[in-house]
Amino acid sequence: MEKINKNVLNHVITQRNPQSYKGNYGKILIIAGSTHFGGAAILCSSAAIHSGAGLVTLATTPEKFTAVNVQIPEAMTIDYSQKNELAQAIKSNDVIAIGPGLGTSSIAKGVVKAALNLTTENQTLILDASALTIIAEQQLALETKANIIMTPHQGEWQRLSHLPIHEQNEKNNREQLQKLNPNAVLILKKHLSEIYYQNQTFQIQAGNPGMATGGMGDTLTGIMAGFVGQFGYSLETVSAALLIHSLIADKLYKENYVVLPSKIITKLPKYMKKFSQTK
Ligand SMILES: NC(=O)C1=CN([C@@H]2O[C@H](COP(=O)(O)OP(=O)(O)OC[C@H]3O[C@@H](n4cnc5c(N)ncnc54)[C@H](O)[C@@H]3O)[C@@H](O)[C@H]2O)[C@@H](O)CC1
Ligand SMILES: Nc1ncnc2c1ncn2[C@@H]1O[C@H](COP(=O)(O)OP(=O)(O)O)[C@@H](O)[C@H]1O
Ligand SMILES: [Mg+2]
Repeated sequence: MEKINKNVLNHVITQRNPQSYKGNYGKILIIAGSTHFGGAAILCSSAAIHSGAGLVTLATTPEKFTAVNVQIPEAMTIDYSQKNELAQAIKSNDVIAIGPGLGTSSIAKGVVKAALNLTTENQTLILDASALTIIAEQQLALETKANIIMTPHQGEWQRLSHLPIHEQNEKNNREQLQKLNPNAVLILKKHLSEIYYQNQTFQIQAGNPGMATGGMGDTLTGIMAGFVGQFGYSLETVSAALLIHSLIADKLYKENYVVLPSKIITKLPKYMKKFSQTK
């Protein structure tokens, strides 16, 4: 298993072209949140914006619009129960991240099916949290032509792969990923998270137990969406997003007993600036 080197951050995070505008940094659709999990949608969208995404639209339940607008005025909102509007948004964004706080209602199930059915080859679909639970429970095939990135924690990976946690080793994980979709990227979130892609496996050397708090994975999903939207879909981009999340967390953990996801989010622009300048 290859270790992910910090140099990937200098490589991926480039300085911005003076002539560029928001259209150059990715159109991101985040499909997230529900009555009891509004925070997950806010953290995910906020992470995408703080990691530099050009335009972020959050598809959620309208009961959360006010909270979202107050907390993150940079994000646009649409109602995910409006099928036509959602379909249009899925087709017109570069990166679609679905799942944080979505829940498993019948609306959520329909929304996950729409994302799988309507995405195409020039897009990236990031599947997290409730989207993975729905895919596992409904046995949905991952048949989209979009690039797929899955970000399960070990419990979600167990649902998807049917591997109990003690059997989640490199060989078994690789085999199960091949069955789900041989071209998908799997980010298995745990202590020292791992990336699986075809016959390659990578591991980060960062992260800490201060990160064991609700919303931490929702935040990673937003960073992943922001990075892919700006720097393009590649294993390097995925590695950089995974690593920066844990590196900032490690820095915070030096002086804090617990690391709040919202604290990581506010530190993103500063860290990205630093890595963009050191080549
Ligand atoms: N502020 C918010 O709105 C929050 C919303 N959340 C949302 O709540 C929904 C349910 O997600 P949860 O992950 O809480 O619950 P899940 O029920 O999906 O997963 C938790 C289950 O997985 C098991 N498990 C095994 N290994 C684990 C690991 N390494 N990490 C976590 N669980 C592990 C647990 O024992 C438990 O049985 C998701 O949509 C999620 O995005 C959570 O992210 C918490 C914060
Ligand atoms: N002990 C730990 N060591 C390293 N990383 C951890 C630890 N506990 C949690 N994390 C990280 O925190 C995140 C938790 O994700 P997840 O369980 O999806 O959170 P949530 O769904 O509540 O947002 C993952 O990136 C995971 O790797
Ligand atoms: Mg999660």
